[in-house]
Amino acid sequence: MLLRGSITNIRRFTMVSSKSILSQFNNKDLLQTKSYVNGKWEKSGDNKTFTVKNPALAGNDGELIAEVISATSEDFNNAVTIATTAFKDFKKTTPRYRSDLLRKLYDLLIENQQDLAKIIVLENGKPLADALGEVKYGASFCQWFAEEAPRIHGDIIPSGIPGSRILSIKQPVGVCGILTPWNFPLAMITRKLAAAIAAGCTAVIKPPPETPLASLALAHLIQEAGFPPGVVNILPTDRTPEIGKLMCEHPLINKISFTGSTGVGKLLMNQSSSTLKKLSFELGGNAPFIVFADADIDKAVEGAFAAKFRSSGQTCVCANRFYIHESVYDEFVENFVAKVKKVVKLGNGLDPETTHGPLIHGRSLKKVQDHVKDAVSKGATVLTGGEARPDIGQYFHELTVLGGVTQDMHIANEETFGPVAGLIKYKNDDELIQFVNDTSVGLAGYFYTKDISNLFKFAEEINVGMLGVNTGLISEAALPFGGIKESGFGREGSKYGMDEYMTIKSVVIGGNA
Ligand SMILES: NC(=O)c1ccc[n+]([C@@H]2O[C@H](COP(=O)([O-])OP(=O)(O)OC[C@H]3O[C@@H](n4cnc5c(N)ncnc54)[C@H](O)[C@@H]3O)[C@@H](O)[C@H]2O)c1
Ligand SMILES: O=CCCC(=O)O
Repeated sequence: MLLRGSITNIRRFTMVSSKSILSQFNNKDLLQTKSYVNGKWEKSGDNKTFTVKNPALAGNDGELIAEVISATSEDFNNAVTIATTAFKDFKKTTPRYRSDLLRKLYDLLIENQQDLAKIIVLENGKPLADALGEVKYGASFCQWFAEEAPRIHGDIIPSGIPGSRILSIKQPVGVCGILTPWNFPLAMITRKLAAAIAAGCTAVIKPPPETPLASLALAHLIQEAGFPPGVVNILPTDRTPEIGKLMCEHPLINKISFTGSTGVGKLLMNQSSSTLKKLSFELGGNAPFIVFADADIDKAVEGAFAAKFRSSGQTCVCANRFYIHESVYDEFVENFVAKVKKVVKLGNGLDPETTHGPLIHGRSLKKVQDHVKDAVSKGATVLTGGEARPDIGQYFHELTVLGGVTQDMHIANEETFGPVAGLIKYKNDDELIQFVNDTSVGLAGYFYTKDISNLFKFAEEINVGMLGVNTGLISEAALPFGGIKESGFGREGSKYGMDEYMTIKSVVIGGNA
């Protein structure tokens, strides 16, 4: 049944998780269940809905969070037409105007951070502190691109033709199709959208079916911030493959930005070939984490914990395989396992004591279990964890450390996207580089060393888009975020992020002799 009034929505939203959550919301208008199109809330063309569930409560009473409309192909076609019309005026707005819109949105995100974080906890499962971190991270892209918008500069280029000058100007690419994943329900949208808006583009956004509520809360704040109708359109749907194809093939969409798996990225790239769209894809990784013989082991342990277990291992930059020099292997293992045993409390993200939440769905849990099983069958040892925790909830898995991992195990070759650290002992630099680069993807990597000569040698040798040296946390708005190889292309955030949403036009002016 389609829910119509916002009051009904709020009751529905909270009734099923816990009554106390309702009383904690300061801004109940954040709870929306319809599409945001042309500045208005719209139902689905065929009245269908889908349910959003709390992964921490999977299979229990109270797992249902909300019933959200499922936008149809016709709804998306309509939104694209609206975004195309809105683009005609929006592309002519001044960068300062767009900067002010983004600044206002930043302020509203920060003002509403507590409520937004609770929405993220409910639909994604991450602990409240992580969700608060995500809201600030997401808001920081609005702040960053508010600052970048007024600095879009072209060039005047000397020409080889006498009397000519070349002028290059940067222009917004047009209507952007934005497809985002569930692991950062808010920040993966703002990282793309804020750059698009700063450039003068309009957008049609398909949030993931697992976590549409944060995106609809964002839509409400976009409305509050005074964005012109039609500039940002956000449509929840569970018809993912159908809508993904529609967006990639749509002749009025000029750009697709996607974050998700490499497999889906390849499909979307194929689908986009018929219209040769501008693309930026941020896909899967298989991040190595290296501990050199001279590393500060205490700091490496802290960094490894952060790089591996943030969001229970469900970020694209999470460390996936650990290479530890044989001379420090035992010391690192002892300290790392002790740290995991000491700090972890699995549970519902709204419980202040919870340090780690569930996996997002059964498929993710199964992949984690398969990787553990495969590694153990090939000789790895479970040093801590190793088991699913159905006693806590259907999708919970212990933070797990495996010792004696080797290159032939699945965990060394494919992204687990879950809370398992596989530790590999290496002997020398040549072997290390061969292991580290023996993968089809290249998103992030990490290493710990005190030797400055290691820094340049390995920063240049390791085939990834982003490296953390003596740190396990790299993400921020200033970082050019993106990968190489099958981890995708394009950079988000940073001074380069807006280039993904602009084209360069060259104007040759003759008669200047
Ligand atoms: N890079 C990232 O931040 C990121 C985020 C989520 C998942 N992943 C990867 O995905 C794997 C599993 O997660 P998943 O099962 O949700 O991944 P997935 O690739 O199936 O989905 C990722 C996102 O793509 C969307 N999607 C899926 N099929 C699509 C299609 N045909 N057209 C358009 N969009 C489509 C999904 O709604 C989701 O939001 C993980 O192991 C990880 O490798 C990566
Ligand atoms: O998972 C993808 C994004 C992770 C991050 O921005 O740190």
